[in-house]
Amino acid sequence: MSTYTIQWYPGHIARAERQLKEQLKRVDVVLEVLDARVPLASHHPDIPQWIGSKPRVLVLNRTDMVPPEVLQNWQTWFVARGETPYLTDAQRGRGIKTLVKATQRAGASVNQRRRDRGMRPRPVRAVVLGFPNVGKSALINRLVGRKVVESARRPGVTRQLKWVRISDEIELLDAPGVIPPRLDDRVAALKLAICEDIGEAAYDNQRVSAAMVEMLAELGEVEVLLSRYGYDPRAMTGESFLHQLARDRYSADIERAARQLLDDFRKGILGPVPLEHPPAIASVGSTRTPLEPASERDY
Ligand SMILES: Nc1nc2c(ncn2[C@@H]2O[C@H](COP(=O)(O)OP(=O)(O)OP(=O)(O)O)[C@@H](O)[C@H]2O)c(=O)[nH]1
Repeated sequence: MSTYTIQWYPGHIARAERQLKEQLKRVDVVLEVLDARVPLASHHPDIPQWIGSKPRVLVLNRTDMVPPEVLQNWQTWFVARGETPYLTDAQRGRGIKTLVKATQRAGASVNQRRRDRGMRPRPVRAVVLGFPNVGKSALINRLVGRKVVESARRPGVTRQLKWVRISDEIELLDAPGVIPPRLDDRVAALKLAICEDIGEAAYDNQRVSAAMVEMLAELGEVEVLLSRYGYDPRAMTGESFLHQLARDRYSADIERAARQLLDDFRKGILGPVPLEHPPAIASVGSTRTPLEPASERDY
């Protein structure tokens, strides 16, 4: 595979993270948002520890960017591991009502405990957590039914914690994207860079796009590249694919070709293309945490 380096900048996120952890004490329910194209790579490994025993609602967003049969496989995989993922497309507003109900259900125990102690019920407090750019703010706007927080194509738009009341029953906390202080898994880092779910990371577009071509070829997504660009990625390295594209369409401007390749994937122009598939169901029932991959070969 082409070589690439992804430089991690968790510094400014660390500050936001401290505030977030403070707010988490006030929260009843956690909505963890994953990118449906990379559900394993976009799971933050520290979230289970941060939330402890609080109920977690698992959201697979960007479902429009993955074929339905792959989503179905993910659903089966999560359910077999004792989790129910809620499938959403925050851009088009799909799956939102079901998610609201799931959040209310998850928070119902809070008010039950309050009633038991003779206290008045209060809105369930939920936080929306996940990597940068997975669609947390878009999801909140959908849940509220109007634009209450900033949502944009670039990562790192949400900088501050913001509480939003979505009904008399639910209050939501919009949090900046969180990324782990280290990401040792290079393949996961690459996938996050390709999907732009990585925040203010620095990486070389040319290397990342070349690696993407090779990753798509390995995943059997040859047709999407062949039909859009006219070259068979199995017949060349990612780098020669990129150079060929630059020569044929971008006056040999390799950087432009690289950006275009990444943009085509990120905007969904290549069609619904997943970068991960569920690990073999054989691993179900193991003692690993629900989202811990069995090994790098799983995806
Ligand atoms: N195709 C598609 N695009 C989406 C979906 N959800 C969000 N987006 C788009 O993805 C981009 C990022 O969405 P945001 O809601 O700003 O993401 P975020 O997780 O809040 O990002 P940070 O503020 O960086 O943490 C925006 O351009 C959204 O319109 C989805 O389900 N499908």
